[in-house]
Amino acid sequence: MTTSTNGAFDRKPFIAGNWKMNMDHVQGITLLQKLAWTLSDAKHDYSRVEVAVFPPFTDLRGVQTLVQGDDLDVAYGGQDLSQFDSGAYTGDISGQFLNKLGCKYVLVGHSERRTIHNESDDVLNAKVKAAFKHGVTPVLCVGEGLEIRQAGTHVNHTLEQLRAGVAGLNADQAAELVVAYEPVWAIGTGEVAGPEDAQEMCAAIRAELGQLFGADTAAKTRLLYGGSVKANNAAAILKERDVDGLLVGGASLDPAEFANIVRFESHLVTD
Ligand SMILES: O=C(CO)COP(=O)(O)O
Repeated sequence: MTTSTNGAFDRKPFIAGNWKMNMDHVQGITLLQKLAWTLSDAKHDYSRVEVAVFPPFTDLRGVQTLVQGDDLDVAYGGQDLSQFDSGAYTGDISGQFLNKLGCKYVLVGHSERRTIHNESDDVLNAKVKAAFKHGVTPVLCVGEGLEIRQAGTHVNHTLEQLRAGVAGLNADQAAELVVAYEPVWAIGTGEVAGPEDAQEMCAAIRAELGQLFGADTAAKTRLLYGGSVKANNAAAILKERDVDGLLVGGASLDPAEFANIVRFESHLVTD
């Protein structure tokens, strides 16, 4: 059964854990095993709420082996990809390699990539296209820093990032795309955006996608919120009409906490 947090659309709730540069490949396997056991003990129904993890590249082969060997219903993906297919790009990872490892998703334009690695909107647009080209669904991350939030221009700023990221996509791609709104001031700070802030931005993103690709397409695109999500604030954010899931950083490193976030969402569905 496909469910929705809001009942209005056919969007399957999506809870994703971004491990960032944490967990070597041995630790990563243990974390994923514990998560799978916890969700299995809780009788989590993966057909109601999709679960994905974004481990470091070096963990992906181990994650693939565990997911296949134990027949886990957990999706996984890379935290970045190259805009190029192959060649002399030392240190970069092709979308083709991610596809070959069974990655369903890839993060594109996480704020830590935008700020620490200076990734431009043009590069990120090329990465979004590279992901689609290689059969991996991009999770395009957008969001404003504190100064922009305080200046009150956060919606315009975030929509500019969105427009640049999705330029040149077709409607099918826009429907498959996942967009994560992650206000930079709320990442790893303990400052969580209020549910109404998450809703304000997700509604604006959906409206913009509607302008660009048509309302029917925009009604299919899943929009996530990320930034200091914990089990005790997840449910309130997920109640919002345009928020279809969560991109969780720190709390995804604790299997019990992350499982609770996944289960909070599934309680909401049956409210
Ligand atoms: O950046 C994030 C997820 O991609 C959010 O991180 P935190 O949940 O640790 O704030």
